[in-house]
Amino acid sequence: MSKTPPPSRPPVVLVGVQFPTVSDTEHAADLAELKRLVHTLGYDAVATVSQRRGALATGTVLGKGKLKDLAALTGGPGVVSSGARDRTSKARAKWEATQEEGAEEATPEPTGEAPEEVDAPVEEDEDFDAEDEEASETGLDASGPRPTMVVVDHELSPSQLRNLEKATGVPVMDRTGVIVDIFHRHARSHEARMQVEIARLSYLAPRLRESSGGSERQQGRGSGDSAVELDRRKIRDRLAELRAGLAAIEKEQDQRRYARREQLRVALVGYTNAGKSSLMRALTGSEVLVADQLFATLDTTVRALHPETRPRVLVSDTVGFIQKLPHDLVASFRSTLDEALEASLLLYVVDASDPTWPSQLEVTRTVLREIGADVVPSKLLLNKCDRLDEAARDALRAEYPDAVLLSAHRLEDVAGLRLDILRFFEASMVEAQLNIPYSSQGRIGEVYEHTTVLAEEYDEHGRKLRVRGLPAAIARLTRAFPVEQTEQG
Ligand SMILES: Nc1nc2c(ncn2[C@@H]2O[C@H](COP(=O)(O)OP(=O)(O)OP(=O)(O)O)[C@@H](O)[C@H]2O)c(=O)[nH]1
Ligand SMILES: [Mg+2]
Repeated sequence: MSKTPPPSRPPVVLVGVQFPTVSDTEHAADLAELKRLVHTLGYDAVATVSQRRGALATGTVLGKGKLKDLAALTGGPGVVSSGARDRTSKARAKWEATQEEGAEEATPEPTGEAPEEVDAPVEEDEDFDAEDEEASETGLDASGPRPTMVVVDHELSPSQLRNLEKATGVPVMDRTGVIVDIFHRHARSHEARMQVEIARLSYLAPRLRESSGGSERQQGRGSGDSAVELDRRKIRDRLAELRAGLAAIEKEQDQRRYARREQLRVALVGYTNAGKSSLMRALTGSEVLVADQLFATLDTTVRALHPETRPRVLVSDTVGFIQKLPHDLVASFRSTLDEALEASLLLYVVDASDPTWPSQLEVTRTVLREIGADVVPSKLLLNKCDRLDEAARDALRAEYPDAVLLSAHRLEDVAGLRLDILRFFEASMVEAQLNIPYSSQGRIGEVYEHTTVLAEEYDEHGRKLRVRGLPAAIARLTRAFPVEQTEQG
């Protein structure tokens, strides 16, 4: 969205299609999440139009009748008049096809070919369940404010977007557009901004042409660089530039990560709003942003466990996940997730007070599995348990005996988690004896940083230290200093 929403939240109507494989509860949860997403963006969802269908209607997402219902709310014609139907060109079709394959090198230049008429049929309603009418009634409030935008809970093709805009007479956003806009708004660091711009440009490029009237909306908030107004060639150049810039930043980060490789590292991962940043704050005393909104955190922050331990334990806060996360966004945030990949311990944080947490956990696990982080040892943290009653807590304890039930807001819970983390590392540590000659005393800080010093003696040659640390650190230190003996801790 290009404009800052005024203080009174503009009213929007949500549209969701319930596929046969999706239960009523899941569908309701999906729409509730979409409502939170649009709220995070500054809008107020005042109505919902929902339809049961086998698939999205190719032309207009919804069937004829539902489309009329929707248009009645927004004040649009309710049909895509044939003269106004989506037009497309071979170049566009090719562009869209290459985008889907992710083969951007093959992106054709706009050829200027005469546009061809593509049929955008308005399908008859094909509800698979007679309850549908009932379902769609809920959420319709004729007396409320007239929605000024439609937000669809699915990723739409550019032509579906345009057809819906014509039928409803108002701008239409899809789920991906909403998430890309939130990311755009919340990105802070140079790196996150670049990642988001890549995702945004990839999302917008195929939607740029023929977006009459929608162009302002599609520029996104605060896009002062006006990159999206440029033609696709310029967008492609910009994307290449961004990717190169990002690669340079990532190289720097790789080096920084390399320097941290011997340290004890824990990463907080999980669904958006689960409480990762709250736990990060509590564990490290850092001032990371905690907010009751989706995707508050887009940058990975690394801080030492506080009070500090010897050796230090580093904790990373990471970007949250969401179901149906746009593919480009996952790809562009992959580097942030490398942090998770390199941790020795992954803390999967869930909001246990949200009944849909098991499916949220599954979303997180799926993405991490894709990047190969499923081999990293992990612990499940059932957070926000202060919002549960004792019976619910008992039930969780019984069902997930290995999980940690906690509240990021309770000091004793956080202290317990800290001990769990330390115990985990303790178990994997080994002991060694280091002999540090007086000539190398300047390097003693290195030893203290990476190990726990158990005993210390002096003789005429130097210091003899009995230390305990992670195998990698011990191996390096024993190479650096003469060793008398090592043994498993
Ligand atoms: N009651 C309760 N609220 C919590 C707890 N942990 C976090 N919250 C609240 O949940 C909201 C989200 O917390 P964050 O720590 O920002 O969540 P996050 O996982 O970092 O979210 P993203 O950065 O958006 O992915 C905030 O309003 C927190 O105050 C908890 O244990 N109990
Ligand atoms: Mg956060």
